Amino acid sequence: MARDLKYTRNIGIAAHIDAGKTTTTERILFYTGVNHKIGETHEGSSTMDWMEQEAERGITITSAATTCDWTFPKENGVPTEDAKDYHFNIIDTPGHVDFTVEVNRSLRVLDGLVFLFSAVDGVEPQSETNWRLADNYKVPRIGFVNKMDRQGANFLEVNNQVKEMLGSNAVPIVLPIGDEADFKGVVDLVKNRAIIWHDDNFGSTFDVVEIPEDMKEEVRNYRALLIEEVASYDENLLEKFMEDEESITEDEVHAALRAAVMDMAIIPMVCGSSFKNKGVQFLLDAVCRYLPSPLDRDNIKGINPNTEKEETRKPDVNEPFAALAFKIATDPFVGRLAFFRAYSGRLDAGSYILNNRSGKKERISRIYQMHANKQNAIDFIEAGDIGAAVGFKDIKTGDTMSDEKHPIVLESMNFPDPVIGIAVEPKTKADVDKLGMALSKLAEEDPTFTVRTDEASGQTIISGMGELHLDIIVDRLRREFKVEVNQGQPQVEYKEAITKKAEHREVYKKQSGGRGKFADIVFTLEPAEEGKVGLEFVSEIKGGNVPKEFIPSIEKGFKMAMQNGPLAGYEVDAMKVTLTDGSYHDVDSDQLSFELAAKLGFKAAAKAAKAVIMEPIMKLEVITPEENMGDIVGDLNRRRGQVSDMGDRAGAKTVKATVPLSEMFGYVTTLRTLSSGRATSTMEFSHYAETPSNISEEVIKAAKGVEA
Ligand SMILES: Nc1nc2c(ncn2[C@@H]2O[C@H](COP(=O)(O)OP(=O)(O)OP(=O)(O)O)[C@@H](O)[C@H]2O)c(=O)[nH]1
Repeated sequence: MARDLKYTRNIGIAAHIDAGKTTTTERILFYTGVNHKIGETHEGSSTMDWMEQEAERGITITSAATTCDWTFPKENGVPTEDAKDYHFNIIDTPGHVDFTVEVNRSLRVLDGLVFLFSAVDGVEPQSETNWRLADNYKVPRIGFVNKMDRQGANFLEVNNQVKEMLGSNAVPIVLPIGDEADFKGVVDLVKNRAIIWHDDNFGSTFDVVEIPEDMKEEVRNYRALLIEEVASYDENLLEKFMEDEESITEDEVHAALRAAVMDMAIIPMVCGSSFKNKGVQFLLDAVCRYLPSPLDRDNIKGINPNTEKEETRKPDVNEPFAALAFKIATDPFVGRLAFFRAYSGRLDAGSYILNNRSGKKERISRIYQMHANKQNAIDFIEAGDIGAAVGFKDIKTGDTMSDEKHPIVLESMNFPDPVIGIAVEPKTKADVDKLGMALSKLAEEDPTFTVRTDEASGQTIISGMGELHLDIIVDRLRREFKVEVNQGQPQVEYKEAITKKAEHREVYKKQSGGRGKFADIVFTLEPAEEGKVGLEFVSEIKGGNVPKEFIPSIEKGFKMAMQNGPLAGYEVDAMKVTLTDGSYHDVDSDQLSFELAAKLGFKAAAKAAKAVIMEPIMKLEVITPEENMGDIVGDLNRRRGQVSDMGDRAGAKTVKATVPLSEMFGYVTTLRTLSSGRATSTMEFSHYAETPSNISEEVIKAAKGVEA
């Protein structure tokens, strides 16, 4: 029987590094009965952090999708008569900036988000980044303020930070009972009662008690605030609120709050301590209550590749099957897995899907639902659910899998380009092939990781989002693929760009006995329109001056030329070419001649079109004691940094700046020295910008193998 989608929740858990995502997920798996014991994270027994490196480094690298069930609602811990089993798919997303892309792709397929904050550290840089990503994807969320047991924990302060720093309407729906080490439970502001978790048995049981006397006034105020916020969202409730506040029922508050959450008008804030087993069950109830089911989200849109018209799919098993692959991973037991979100229809194990990118049919031999590092084979999967497919030949992140008779291409995901590269070579010659194979497998899994061969040096360059990202790749080469490599110094991945419009005529002619070569093209080369990527190619050829069959070759020539910029061989991301005129020779002209004319023409025209070198600019945030602030800002100025904001955070100072990546190697060490180890920093990619001329000269010289 089809599962009632009303009771499905596809949720992610996002946060800054170390806020406690892994611990919280572990507790969720414990309370929902997937795990029977609690394994302390980072001591090797954690269920979610199953990759060896993750356990060792104590960070979560890959997002594993996990399935569990939660019975809701319960009264005093006992399911009520109308209780239902809610089906949860949880994606554990990493907090480190180098892996923002993981968060990105999870957000694309999820319906709701639990956003974790540390009660001590509040809104941290990566919480900001992830919050904005969630805003972009319009993902409704609940805030969970974790680590309430720690010294300095302050729920209401974090609530204020979410309001002020993240510009969101955070509204507490609980208040904590007891401070720091004495944190015992919460007051439920909707039900107007207190919950105290027991210390034994991992907090599985609890008491529902009267609101403590000394909190009554505070509870009254915050409950009034909650009701007011909810009423101001819902007009009907507002009327009731004006007439008689007390007449508003619990169900009415829940219903209006649910609607407000879905609309992102309110972020309900709850708190707890995952580590001390408090507050997690309440969080699960809140997920059922307020976060959307697949039915609450808009129908998914896509393009029918045959008609090129837009089509939509409803989250309904009776619609044709459509799913988006959002992650490719290698599982030590079942092999290569493609995680996908089914948006419509149903897929049976052993049946075929159409991959609309390759245009090929793929047999999905098995379908799994993942329980952290264990897999459960299932016979079929239906609309609204998340699963992992096995047995495919060619599925990549972002591919749409659809019913072969009803093809559709769902909007794919955009990923940032890698900004940092290192040269790698196998330690032994025998490993050359193995390395090539391993790298292409890794690149398939991770769209922000690329592999290329440097034309000038013949070296293999691997590129990614940061030094940690590449470190992990090298580590995986060694562990999973048993290839040892020597690696070079990290280098910045520059780009090249065209800044002016230029016109050019390129005549390519070769006469060498027999049949010669001839192609003649006239074109304008100019910067692409804002926001466009790739080559925009327009042909204005009239009267067959250049025969039709040669036009695609010209386009291909320009496209290929973009991969090797005119100045230093770095890629050109975007440009526009308009082919205005040309001529051909009956005998000597062929496709290759025109392709070459385009390539050569591009190199020649790029000078007049003022090609420049572009460098990645990073967004940096430093948290520092006040006394080191002057030194840190001075150092950033020397690194061509531009300070955009200085502020306060939890008794320390913050400095936000943009700085070219090329100036940031070894920064962590400098920062440590400048602040005697007290300042911390986070950095992530922001955008590409033109380099100053002295720097581009160095980059060009270095690319040509001349000592800069
Ligand atoms: N005191 C206290 N410590 C906690 C709590 N929750 C998590 N921790 C600790 O905080 C540290 C980080 O927790 P994790 O669950 O690994 O955090 P994470 O957000 O998954 O971290 P990444 O995967 O690295 O992004 C661990 O040492 C946990 O034991 C809590 O509620 N109270």
